Amino acid sequence: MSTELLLIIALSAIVLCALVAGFLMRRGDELPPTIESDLETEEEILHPEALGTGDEPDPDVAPGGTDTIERPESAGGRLVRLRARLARSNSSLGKGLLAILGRSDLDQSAWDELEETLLAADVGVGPTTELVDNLRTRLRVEGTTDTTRAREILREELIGLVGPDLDRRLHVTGDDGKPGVVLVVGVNGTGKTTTVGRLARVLVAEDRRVVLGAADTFRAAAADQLQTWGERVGAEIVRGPEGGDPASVGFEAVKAGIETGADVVVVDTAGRLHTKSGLMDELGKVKRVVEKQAPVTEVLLVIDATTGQNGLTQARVFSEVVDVTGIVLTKLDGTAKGGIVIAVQRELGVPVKFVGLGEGADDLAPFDATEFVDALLD
Ligand SMILES: Nc1nc2c(ncn2[C@@H]2O[C@H](COP(=O)(O)OP(=O)(O)OP(=O)(O)O)[C@@H](O)[C@H]2O)c(=O)[nH]1
Repeated sequence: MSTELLLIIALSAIVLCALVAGFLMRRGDELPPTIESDLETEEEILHPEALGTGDEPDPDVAPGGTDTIERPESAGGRLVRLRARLARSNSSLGKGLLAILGRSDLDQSAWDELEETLLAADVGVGPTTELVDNLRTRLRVEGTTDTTRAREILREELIGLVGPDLDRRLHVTGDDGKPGVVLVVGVNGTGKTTTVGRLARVLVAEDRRVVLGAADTFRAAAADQLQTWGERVGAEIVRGPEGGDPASVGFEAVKAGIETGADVVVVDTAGRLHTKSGLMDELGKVKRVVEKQAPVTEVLLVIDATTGQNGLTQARVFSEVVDVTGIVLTKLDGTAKGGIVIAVQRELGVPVKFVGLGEGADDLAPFDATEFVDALLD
């Protein structure tokens, strides 16, 4: 190959390279400027979506406010935590029963004493007779004088009376994608509003979205009280004017629950009525009107455990008015008469689903027959 030809090829290659370089430089000018990444760690680079847009609400900040939303204690551990408290207030019952059964001679007077102890603890006449008869028969048949065995039999019989197989689940699942609706009824002062607030905490702890309806319109403070409970756990609250129609507040609360895609709507109702017919009319109306939006899945009756026979009378009246599906027994920490659990279930044929064991925000525990009896006999 001649030198001229080699020179021509070399010059052509240089010109070509210059052209390509120039073209690329112009393309570079047209490219958008490099986006500078804020992502620094490997985790951020691999999963940038985990960082969000920065516009999401802070989960720890209450909607529309700066208050911190609390993360309530999970329902599971509550009764265990509260067991000691229950045992403290009811230890005299358990100790009394065990002391009698521990005697070497279980004569008639011992059985009478056992019966009196049970009656004094509000167990009720029917269940007391049943328990004493069963204990007598089993101890005689087994011919045992062993106190450990007597304790075991007492434990089994008590658990049987409390009902380990009753369905104590809270029915909060609505149909057709609608929220579950829980009506909370009971005489004022029993701890109704407190129960609604604490129930919201239990539900939120289970990752449910909750709307609260303040249908106790008799007292503005009751709605304020409920609002505070709601704000603490991030539950929306629907309230009406003081003295307004409770049924309309219930209706609006369930409507809001449907519109916002809530899982559960809990409605606090008023119990401050002096006549049975007035109560009947109002509660019946609340339920009817609420059900225009969605079926009521649970009606919880709140009873103050310290009121004994009075509480049972209230239970009877309320169950005539609305179809009670579960009982909440409050202030069980303040009475040695834990037997009311058995009596009220017998009276209404409805299970105790929750117990209140103090004034604290997480002092409402799901009720469990075995835990309860073990706490009594601790
Ligand atoms: N010791 C104890 N106190 C409780 C319990 N539950 C509620 N209380 C207290 O009982 C009082 C009455 O509770 P509320 O929730 O206001 O009662 P209510 O039935 O809604 O009555 P109104 O607020 O008048 O509508 C409050 O001081 C509560 O703290 C409980 O389980 N144990």
